[in-house]
Amino acid sequence: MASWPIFSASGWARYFASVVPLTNCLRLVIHGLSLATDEGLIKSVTREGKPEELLRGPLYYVLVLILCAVLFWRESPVGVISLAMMCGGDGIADIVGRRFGSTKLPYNKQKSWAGSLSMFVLGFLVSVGMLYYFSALGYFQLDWVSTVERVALVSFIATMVESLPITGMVDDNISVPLVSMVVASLAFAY
Ligand SMILES: C/C(=C\COP(=O)(O)O)CCC[C@H](C)CCC[C@H](C)CCCC(C)C
Ligand SMILES: Nc1ccn([C@@H]2O[C@H](COP(=O)(O)OP(=O)(O)O)[C@@H](O)[C@H]2O)c(=O)n1
Repeated sequence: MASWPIFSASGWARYFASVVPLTNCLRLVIHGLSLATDEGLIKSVTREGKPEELLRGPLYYVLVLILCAVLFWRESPVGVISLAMMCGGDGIADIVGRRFGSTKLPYNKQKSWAGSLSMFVLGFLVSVGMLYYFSALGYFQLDWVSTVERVALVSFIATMVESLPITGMVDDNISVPLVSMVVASLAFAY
C-alpha cells in the first residue's frame, strides 16, 4: 500500500500494483495444494507447518490486498483504512495478545483485552498515518477532525468484530477488512 504512490496515473496502475499480491496468491495456492514444495514459505507463514494452512489466513490476506488495490486504490480512504486494520490492527493483536494477553475477554476466552486494545490503538494509528501519507502526496483532501472521529469508529467496530468468537466460522483476515470496508464506506460517504 505504501508503494501505491509510485505507480503512474494510468488507469492500469492499480492492476500493475496488484501483480505482487497476485504472484504471492498463486504461490500460496500452488504450495497450499502441495503441487510444489517450498519449505521456507510453509515454515515462515504457517503455524503448524501444514501446506493447507496457506489456503486460509495467508491467502485471504493477499486476496484482500488485491481487492483493496483494484476496488479502492488511491482514490478512496476506505481501502487504505481496511488494509491498515488488517495488516496493522489484526497483526499486532496476535503479537501482543499472545505475549501479554493473560486477561481474557469475558465473551471470548481465546482473545484478550491486551490483544484487542492493541488492535484498536495500532489500527487507528496506522490508518491515520497512512491517510496522512496519501493526503500529503495529494491523493486525499480530508477534514482531519472528522477523519480522526471516523477512523476511531472504524477501528472500534473492527476491533469488536475481531474479538468475537467467530474464528471457526469466518477468518478474521476476511471479517476485519470486510467490516472496515463497510463501516468506512458509510462513515466517509458524506
Ligand atoms: C502471514 C500472512 C498472513 C497470516 O494470516 P493469519 O496469521 O492472520 O491467519 C500473510 C502472508 C503473506 C504472503 C505469504 C506474502 C504477501 C506479500 C505481499 C503481497 C507483499 C508484501 C510486501 C512486503 C514489503 C513484505
Ligand atoms: N484480540 C486478540 C487477538 C489475538 N489474540 C491472541 O493471538 C492469537 C492468535 O489470534 P487469531 O486467532 O486472531 O490469529 P490471527 O489469524 O488473527 O493471526 C490468539 O490465540 C490469542 O492468543 C488475543 O489475545 N487477542
